[in-house]
Amino acid sequence: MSRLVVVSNRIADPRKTAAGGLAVALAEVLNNTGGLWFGWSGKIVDAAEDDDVLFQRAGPVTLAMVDLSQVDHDAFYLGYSNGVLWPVFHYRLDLADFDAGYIGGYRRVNQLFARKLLPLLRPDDVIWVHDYHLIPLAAELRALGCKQRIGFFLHIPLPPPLMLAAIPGHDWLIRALFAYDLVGFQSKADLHHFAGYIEAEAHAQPVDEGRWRAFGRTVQAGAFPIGIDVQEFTALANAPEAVEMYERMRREYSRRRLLVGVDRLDYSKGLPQRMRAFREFLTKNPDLRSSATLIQIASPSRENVNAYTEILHELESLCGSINGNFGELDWMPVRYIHRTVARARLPGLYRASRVALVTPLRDGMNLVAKEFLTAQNADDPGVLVLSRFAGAAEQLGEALLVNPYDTEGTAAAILLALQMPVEERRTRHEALMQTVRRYDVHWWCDSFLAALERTQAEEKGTSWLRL
Ligand SMILES: O=P(O)(O)OC[C@H]1O[C@H](O[C@H]2O[C@H](CO)[C@@H](O)[C@H](O)[C@H]2O)[C@H](O)[C@@H](O)[C@@H]1O
Ligand SMILES: O=c1ccn([C@@H]2O[C@H](COP(=O)(O)OP(=O)(O)O)[C@@H](O)[C@H]2O)c(=O)[nH]1
Repeated sequence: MSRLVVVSNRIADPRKTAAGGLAVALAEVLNNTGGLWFGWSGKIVDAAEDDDVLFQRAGPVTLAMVDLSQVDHDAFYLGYSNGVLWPVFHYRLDLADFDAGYIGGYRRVNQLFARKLLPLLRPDDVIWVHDYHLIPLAAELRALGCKQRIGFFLHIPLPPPLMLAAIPGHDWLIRALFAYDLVGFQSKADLHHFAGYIEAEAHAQPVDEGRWRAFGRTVQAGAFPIGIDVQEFTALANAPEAVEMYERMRREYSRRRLLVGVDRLDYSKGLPQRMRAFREFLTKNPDLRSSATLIQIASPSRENVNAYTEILHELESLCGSINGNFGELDWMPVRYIHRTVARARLPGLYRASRVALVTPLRDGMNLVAKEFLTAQNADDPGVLVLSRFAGAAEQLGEALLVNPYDTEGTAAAILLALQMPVEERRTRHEALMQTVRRYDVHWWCDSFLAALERTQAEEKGTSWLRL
């Protein structure tokens, strides 16, 4: 059997829990399949001379990690990945920092990854590269003679073609995707944008279902919505830590209904818009005020990128003003927690909550939505209020779908969710759980790898795609 080699910027010990959907999902996949997980160690070193690969055994998985120099980290991770690609791919051209010259660092780190990974590869390995940090990795590997099958999965949205075309060098970036055998997206909408872009900008010719030819190469593309490990999460929900958390929350909030939000503190997650909608709900429903509390966990993320500092201040100020204006001596409407909460404690919090607010302005998928549903008591489940702009909305149509930019509409959905009768909550929850169970993380991994296996082998060792 082929060995699975997973490559991503962020890696984590799969035996421990991590914040951030990519690391959570890949840890679950690799715990099952075993294999090699190659990525950034998370360490920044003074200079690039110390670029040995560090190995660590983690159960069935071998972690292979490289350090990054400060200069490379700043240009590759903070700069090009999170200062250019992240905002544009989340439809935020206004936040992109195009002119800062980060591209050199992005290419350098992709070349470094290719150089360090190549000697570790076996001839029948299957390589699975993840996310926007590593779009040119296959082209760099091919340039060094790598002939193995390589798949790519984009965890974040792909914007409409004309938005993508605003990136200087967008043609270079998308051309690099043609060095992969299979390119996977979270949703049909993302796949549609990819097809639109390559047909309009690269004059790609459709070959057959999900296959296009351009740059003298054929690429297969598809939608593979990521899921969670339902069994693992159910076990986590029944473990002592989660049960204790559930009981503590129920005791603490016995007279109130809880609403919960769990997000990285990212402008894509729509946190200020969510707070405004909650404020609108409090304004419009004075009789319900002291019976609802919103617990918002906002785990720190990418704090050295300017746009993230700004969102932090905006959110703190909104939470402060809501509590100041509406709070009572014995009730605060918002509990804002700017820390990462251990994943093992989240199921208890989810289960104790009547409503989850998952209202990103854009999101590749959003695993919190699926975790919330899985943690519910099926006899008395909570209600998911979900942004129609999360990848998850394509699958989870029985949630209360909202437009997060529409403050009044979202406030009305909060009211509906808090007052929804138990029969309707059960019906919706059952339908939603069927999807969550069916399209779990194992389905995601198996269907992607099976599609990669089916791709037709082409000659890949040539210099046809030297970037
Ligand atoms: O690694 P970080 O910079 O700390 O960021 C954490 C991860 O954020 C993004 O996650 C995405 O992947 C999830 C799983 O597919 C998906 O549900 C979510 O919608 C995405 O935002 C990012 O894509 C990852 O690379 C980061 O590791
Ligand atoms: O304080 C926190 C915040 C988030 N998470 C986990 O991080 C992941 C977030 O993934 P999601 O797809 O929702 O969003 P991302 O952060 O990847 O954009 C989920 O598994 C959460 O349970 C966590 O363990 N602790």
